[in-house]
Amino acid sequence: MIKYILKYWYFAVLASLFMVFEVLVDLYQPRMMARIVDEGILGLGSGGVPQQDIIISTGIWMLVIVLAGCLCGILSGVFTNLFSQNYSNDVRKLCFKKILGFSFTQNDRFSVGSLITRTTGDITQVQNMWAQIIRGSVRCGMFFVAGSIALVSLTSDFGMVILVALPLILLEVILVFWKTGPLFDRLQQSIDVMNTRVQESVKGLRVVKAYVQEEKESREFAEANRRQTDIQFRVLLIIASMHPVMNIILNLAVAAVIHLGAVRVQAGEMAPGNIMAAVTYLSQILNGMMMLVMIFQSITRGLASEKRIREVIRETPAVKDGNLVAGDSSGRIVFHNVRFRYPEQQADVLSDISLTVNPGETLAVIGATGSGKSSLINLIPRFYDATDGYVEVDGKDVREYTLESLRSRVSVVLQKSELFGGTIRENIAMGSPDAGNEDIARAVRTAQAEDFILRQPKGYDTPVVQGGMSLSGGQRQRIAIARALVRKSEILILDDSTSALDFKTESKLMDALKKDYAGVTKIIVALRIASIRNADRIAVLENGRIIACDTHENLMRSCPSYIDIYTSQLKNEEEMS
Ligand SMILES: Nc1ncnc2c1ncn2[C@@H]1O[C@H](COP(=O)(O)OP(=O)(O)OP(=O)(O)O)[C@@H](O)[C@H]1O
Repeated sequence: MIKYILKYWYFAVLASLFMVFEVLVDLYQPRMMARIVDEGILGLGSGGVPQQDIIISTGIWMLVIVLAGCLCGILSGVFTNLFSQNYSNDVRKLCFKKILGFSFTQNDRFSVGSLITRTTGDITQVQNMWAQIIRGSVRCGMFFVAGSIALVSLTSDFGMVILVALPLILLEVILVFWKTGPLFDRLQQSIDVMNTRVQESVKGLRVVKAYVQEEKESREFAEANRRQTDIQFRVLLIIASMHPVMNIILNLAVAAVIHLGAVRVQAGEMAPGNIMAAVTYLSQILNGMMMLVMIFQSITRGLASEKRIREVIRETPAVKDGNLVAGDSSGRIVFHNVRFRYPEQQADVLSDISLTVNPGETLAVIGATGSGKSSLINLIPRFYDATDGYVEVDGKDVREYTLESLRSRVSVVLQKSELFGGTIRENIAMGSPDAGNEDIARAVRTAQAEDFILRQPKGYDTPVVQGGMSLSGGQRQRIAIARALVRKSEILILDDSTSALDFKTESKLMDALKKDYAGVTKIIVALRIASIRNADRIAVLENGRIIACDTHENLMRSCPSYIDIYTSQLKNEEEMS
């Protein structure tokens, strides 16, 4: 992140420089006010005769200087924003890129809500921190140093007032810093929880309504909201309690300055206007100190957020890229004695998997839910890596390939078809930007999607709204299958992705796949035997192990578990009909 700070250093320097000018103007004003009072109004130095011309000329000069100060302030603000906005834009892009590069394991570890807070709210906090550091620290430091010098230059007695007031203020600043620091960490975490709740409820709104869970969701949101508000309230309370104490110190200091100044004026050692100047300087110094509290508050909150952003940025990919670019591929897949366990889980979900899928073969994978079918196919495009053993594609360990070249050879249709904003055509061509209309139409025909796409109001150019909520589950699945087919990969994996299709459409799709994509190696995960009985071979998975792998006919002769599945499904179908 330092890299991005250094990248825009010149904006920070310009912002600080203009801030220096602005503060110099603020510091110069009391001198001019003192001159107006002493020479202009009281006529000191001209026998007590008020000097109108001094009042007017100094007043005009003051106006010019104040306007120049305003301009400097505006420019300082502009450059501060340029610095902090550019910095946060870069960090946000970096963060988002990192998240896109996360493996499934990393995605599982960070919650979606937390990743949203980190790429939005946390980055804004860091942006505010830098804006405060650039503007606030210059302003605060200069008010303190230059203000103290100016004050002491009036009379050294005023130095004593600073010496007493300052430690008291610093003590309070440290106290606030110490008390609020840990709260900010908790505050960001509570925002994570709230974002997760909103995200889950909004995404699952249909389920919430279908199960009349609005009450419960509202309650849970209210609870998350209350926790966040509580922490925020405590932070604000600590900061608010600081202000009266600061004001008391400030007022006592002003009273001391007036008293000491009056003694000097009575002794004829100081002009009365200087008391006014001293009070202004003192206010500036002490206001600078108050500003220090705000800066510390921003820094504390910003550092807590920065830590959370760094956790994302420093995350090294759990699935490391190889360096072999896959050349011509035959689509041969071999599992070599593979064992797999999800990170931080106690038990293996796959064991002793040894399996070869030949080029152009259609292998079906069947088994009870939770038997490990998705886990098995996830190892081929390296959504996860095998815990032991290895998976080979075209004679090479998948870990040797670059992820990009491996995944361009393996097209996966996941269990849940995710569609994105854009048109149907854009969704289908998502992974194949060079695909022409004919390529898309061919994939769509095989996926049995042509009829319903052409029936849409704008055909292929119909917008997909809200992740395809205006389409049926089966329509979404077929668009997702067409999206995979149009990539023309050598390996195609369908992970239970025809479950929403009626039997007739599914059969047509399987036949078209066999005919139109004969050379492609196909792995089809299914729950229904009827969907895959024509596959070249069927692997039967039971508790993470392949207990048999053969044709439907042979399995019906030799595999009791397969026969059980078949019989139970047949019975169900008979009961349904
Ligand atoms: N991301 C994950 N983290 C931890 N455990 C997981 C994860 N995904 C799946 N599992 C566990 O691994 C086991 C196998 O799950 P998997 O999804 O591979 O089964 P499946 O046969 O595809 O099931 P289904 O037919 O219901 O889709 C299950 O016990 C599941 O709880």
